[in-house]
Amino acid sequence: HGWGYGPTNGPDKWGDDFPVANGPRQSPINIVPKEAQYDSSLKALKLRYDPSNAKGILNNGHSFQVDFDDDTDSSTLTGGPISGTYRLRQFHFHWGASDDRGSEHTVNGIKFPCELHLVHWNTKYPSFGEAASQPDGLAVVGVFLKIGAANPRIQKVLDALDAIKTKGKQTTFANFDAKTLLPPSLDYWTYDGSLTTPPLLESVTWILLKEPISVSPAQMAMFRSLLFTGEGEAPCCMVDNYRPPQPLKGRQVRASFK
Ligand SMILES: C[C@@H](NC(=O)c1ccc(Cl)c(S(N)(=O)=O)c1)c1ccccc1O
Ligand SMILES: [Zn+2]
Repeated sequence: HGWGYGPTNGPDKWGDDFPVANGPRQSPINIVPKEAQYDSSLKALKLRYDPSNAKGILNNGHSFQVDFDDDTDSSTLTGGPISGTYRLRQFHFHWGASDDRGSEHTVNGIKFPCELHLVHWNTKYPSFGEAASQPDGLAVVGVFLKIGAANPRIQKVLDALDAIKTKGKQTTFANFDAKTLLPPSLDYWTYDGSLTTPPLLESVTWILLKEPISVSPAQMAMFRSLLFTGEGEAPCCMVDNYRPPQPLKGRQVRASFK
């Protein structure tokens, strides 16, 4: 049986099939702001997203993702800690069974109820798949969600979840501006890491925004209405689909802000 987040196939077992799980630049990590080094050479993030690139929304059995047309440079990430142009491929979330957990990265050991990942790939490589195996192949913008007022910006995404309740289901998802999911401040922490899901490839430049966005308890309940399982299988709620923080192994976390 494949990897997952349960007691028999969860993060502690991933190293059996993916030995890089114990590698030198694994993600997520715990961010300790006082130990992050301010780097004045870090540029401002530049995110230019074209809403018309949004294509569909898919329950992949581990999370759900909104996929974008990445055949041209119309939705890109530039600036920040990266050089060159990275194209937006998809965004997805990780969340908990309750509001006290769910994020993958933590800040001073604090877990947020949810974490958004906007996945981009370096256009110096011919494809996402090729980029995913290169040390500078991917760049993920991570955004923490904290419990507060209902967030109208994510509601369109949540309203689509009824159509993709079970593993493998997908539906069209057009005309969505992913920029609306970002907080007002683009201050960030950055470090070199990996995919937080198998195959755990060490190809990600992580860019974690310091400012969270809000989500309401009712909206969190909508995330938890999804199923890990396919239609006709014994239903298993899609919750706690997060990998816990991994050893820093000497890596430096830099801050774009004082
Ligand atoms: C769960 C899903 N993972 C991704 O697609 C994924 C891809 C790139 C990144 Cl950088 C991340 S992450 N979490 O580090 O931002 C997650 C997945 C993995 C393998 C097979 C099927 C499948 O659906
Ligand atoms: Zn992720």
